[in-house]
Amino acid sequence: MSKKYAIGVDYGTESGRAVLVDLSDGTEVADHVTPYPHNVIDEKLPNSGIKLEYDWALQHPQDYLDVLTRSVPAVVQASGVDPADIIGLGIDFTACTMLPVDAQGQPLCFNPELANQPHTWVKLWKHHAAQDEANLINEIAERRGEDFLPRYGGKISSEWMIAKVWQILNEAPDIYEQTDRFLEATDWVVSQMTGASDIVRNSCTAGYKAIWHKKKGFPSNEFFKALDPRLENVTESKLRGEVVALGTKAGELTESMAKLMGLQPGIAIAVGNVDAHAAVPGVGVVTPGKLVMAMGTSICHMLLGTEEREVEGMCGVVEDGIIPGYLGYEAGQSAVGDIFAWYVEQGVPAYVQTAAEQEGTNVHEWLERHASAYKPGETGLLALDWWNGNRSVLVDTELNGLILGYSLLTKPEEVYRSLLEATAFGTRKIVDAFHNNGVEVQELYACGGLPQKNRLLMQIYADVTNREIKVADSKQTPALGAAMFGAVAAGAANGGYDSIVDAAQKMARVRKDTFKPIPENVAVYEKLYQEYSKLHDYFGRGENDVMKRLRAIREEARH
Ligand SMILES: Nc1ncnc2c1ncn2[C@@H]1O[C@H](COP(=O)(O)OP(=O)(O)O)[C@@H](O)[C@H]1O
Ligand SMILES: O=C(CO)[C@H](O)[C@H](O)COP(=O)(O)O
Repeated sequence: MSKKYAIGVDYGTESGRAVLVDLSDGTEVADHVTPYPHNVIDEKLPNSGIKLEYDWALQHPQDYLDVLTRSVPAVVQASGVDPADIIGLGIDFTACTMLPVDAQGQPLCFNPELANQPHTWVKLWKHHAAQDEANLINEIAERRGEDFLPRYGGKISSEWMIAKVWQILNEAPDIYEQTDRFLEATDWVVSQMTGASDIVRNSCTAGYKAIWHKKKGFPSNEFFKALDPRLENVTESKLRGEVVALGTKAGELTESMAKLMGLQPGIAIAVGNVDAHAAVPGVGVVTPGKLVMAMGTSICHMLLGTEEREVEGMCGVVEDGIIPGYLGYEAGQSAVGDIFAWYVEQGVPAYVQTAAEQEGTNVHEWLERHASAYKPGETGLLALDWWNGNRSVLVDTELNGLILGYSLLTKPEEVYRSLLEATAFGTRKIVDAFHNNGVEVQELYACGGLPQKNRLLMQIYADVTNREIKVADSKQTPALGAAMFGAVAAGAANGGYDSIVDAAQKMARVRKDTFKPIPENVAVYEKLYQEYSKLHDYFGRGENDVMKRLRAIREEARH
C-alpha cells in the first residue's frame, strides 16, 4: 500500500495554516499559512465602517473558507503527494469563536441586509463585551446551586457561548430571532466541507465552552428561564445538534469543496476541535501528570486526570474532552505573546527599534538578548500579567496590567523581562492550582510559536515553575494534532488509525533538548512569586478594586 497522508488545518487568531502530514511517522511534509484578510475586526465593520464598542473582537467567516481554498491546495502542490493518498482532514480552532447562522447554515453577516449589524458577525474568543451577562450567569447559577459551576472553576467566562448568545439577545433581539443556530466556528467550517444539512457539534467546544456534559447534557431549561425567559428553550432550539466525540467522522468532503481544495471528494472530515486541545496528542501527551502549554498570543494549559476535581478558576473539566478515557482539564492566560507584542509596538523607545534594525534583528530578539544579561530579581520590577484580563485563576476580564518598581534608570529590556516573568508567574498560579488540588503536574510540555521564538522566556518558565519543560518538535503542533484526528476519522482500514492514542504514539515527537530549572534562579523566583501572589490577591480578589473603578471612570469619560 502506498504511503497515506492527512491534512490538519489550524485556525489561529490572525491566520490559518494547513499542514500535510505523513501518517507513518508524523513528518510534516508541507505547510502553508493564510493570514486572514480581515484579521481581528475590533474597530469598525468591513464595508459599512460601523464603529464597534470597546472590548469587541469580531472576524469574517469568509476568511476561514479562504484558508481552505488557499492553504490546502498549496500544501498538496508543494508536497507533490497524490491527492488519492490523502485520506482525512481535521481542523482545530480558537474557541469560543461563535457565529449566528440561518436555516441554510449560512452566516447572517453574509446577508447584505444584515451585514451592517455587528451582532451578525463572528464573535472571536477574545470578544470581551459580554461581561455583564457572564456576571449574571454566575450570580444566578450560584444562587440556584447549579452543579455545573464547580466543573468550570466556579465561574463561567464572558468569552464563552452562553454569555455571547445572551449578549446578542439583549442588544439585538431581532438578530437573535433571525438566528437559526449559534455555532462554534469550528463546527461551521466542518459543515461547509461536509455539506451536512444536519450540522454536528463537537464534544470539546460543547463541553468547555457551552456548559454541555456527556451524561447530563446542557443546564436545565429552568436555569435558562431564570437567566431570561426568552432563553428558556435555547438549547433545544438555537443550540440544537448532535454532540459527537473528538475523532468522529463528521462526514465526507463534498464534490464542490474537493474541487476548490484540490482534494478527492469523499475523504473523511473529522469533527471540529479546539487549537489547544488538538495540541495535546500533537506533542504525544496521552496520560496524566503532563501539563501541555499551547504558547502563543495567549496560553492554554491542558492536563489529563482520572478523577473530577474542583480547581479554582480552571476553564473546565470535561470527560473525554481532550483524550478519550480521561478527564480533560483546561486553564489559561488570555494574553501572553500579545503582551510582549503590545510592548514592542507601543512601549519601546525609537533607539531600540533603530538598534534592532541596524543589528539585523527584530525588536523581540533584541530585547530578549539584552534582558538575558540580567539575573532573576536584578531589574527590581514586578508585573501583573492582566493586559487582557485574567482567565485563570481569577476569571475576570475587567482586570488590567500593572508594573511596579520603575525608576529613572529602568531600561526597556528590564521592562520586557518583567513582562516575560509576569506571564510565568501567571502560569505558576495555574500549575499550583491544579497540583495542590489533586490534579498532579509533574512536567511541562510546550508548543506553539513562543517556545521556538524565545529561549529566555522558556528558561524563566522552567525556573518559576521549578519543572522541566519539553518542547514539541513540530512547529505546527495543533495542526499536527488535527491531522491525527483526521487520520482517526478515516480509520485504520483506510490507512489511518483507530484511536488518537495509536496516532499520537506513531506521529508525535518532542525535541531532545529540554529546559531544566536552575536551582539558584528557582530560589530567587520563589521570593518574587510570593510578592506576585500578594499583588495578585490585593488587586484581583477585591481588596482594592481600583482597576474596576478606573474602567468605570474611563467609560464615563468616553460617553
Ligand atoms: N521573539 C519573541 N519573543 C516573545 N514573543 C514573541 C516573539 N516573537 C513574536 N512573539 C509573540 O508571539 C505571538 C504569536 O505567537 P504564535 O504562536 O505565532 O501565534 P498564535 O497564538 O496566533 O498561534 C505574538 O503575540 C508575538 O507578540
Ligand atoms: O481559549 C482558547 C482555547 O480554549 C483559545 O482558542 C485560545 O486562547 C486562542 O489562542 P491563540 O490565539 O493563542 O491560539
